[in-house]
Amino acid sequence: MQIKLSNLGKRFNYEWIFRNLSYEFTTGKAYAILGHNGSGKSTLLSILSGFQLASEGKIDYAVNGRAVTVEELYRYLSIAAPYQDLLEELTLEEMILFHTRFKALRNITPQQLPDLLNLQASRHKLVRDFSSGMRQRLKLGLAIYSDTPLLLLDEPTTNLDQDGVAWYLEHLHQNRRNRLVIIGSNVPHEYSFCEEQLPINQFHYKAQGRKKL
Ligand SMILES: Nc1ncnc2c1ncn2[C@@H]1O[C@H](COP(=O)(O)OP(=O)(O)OP(=O)(O)O)[C@@H](O)[C@H]1O
Repeated sequence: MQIKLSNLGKRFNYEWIFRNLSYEFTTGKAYAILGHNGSGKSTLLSILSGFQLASEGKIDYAVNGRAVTVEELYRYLSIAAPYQDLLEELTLEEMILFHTRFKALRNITPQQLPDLLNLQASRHKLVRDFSSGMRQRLKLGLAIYSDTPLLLLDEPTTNLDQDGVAWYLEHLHQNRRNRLVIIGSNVPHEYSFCEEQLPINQFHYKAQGRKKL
């Protein structure tokens, strides 16, 4: 999987969030998009996922050398993000089965996933009754264990305790081979293993004087 950004820019109303962003993401590596609160990490991840449009510039996606349109991207992508909804009325088992109707899992059956999430005791619990840490583990588990070449994680350890953080690092490590992993974060323990770092504030744009910050 390759993603090439050419002079990408995003603005909301009159405010440019970033501009002139040219960069290339390549499979097999993990990338950290870094920056302070409000710097544009989630906005960039959301644009990379095809959920939001850029205001200017271009993104080219390719899988095994074949160009992929943004409309086809969902087939190759899994994502875990704070703004992502879960299906509250389903039990854990039902939620996993629902998910696998759209995305196959990587070398495991849906029945094995609750054990891998350390949520075996909650198989029949409704998702709406999950704690915030359990919800985060479920989001991460569905993304990490989906059989997709592109994995986008926004603030992956939000709401996780120390064991949860260790769980995230272990399971991501086991499932990142031959994938492109992109993490939006400002917490070092979430991204310290990433080979590449992209500080989004390098692409901030100041209207007065029309200069990069
Ligand atoms: N839909 C929107 N309409 C207007 N402004 C928006 C919208 N979404 C985001 N913004 C603005 O874009 C900027 C970047 O927000 P974003 O959520 O991408 O930052 P972030 O780096 O992910 O922050 P955090 O670390 O707090 O999650 C902020 O100034 C935010 O207010």
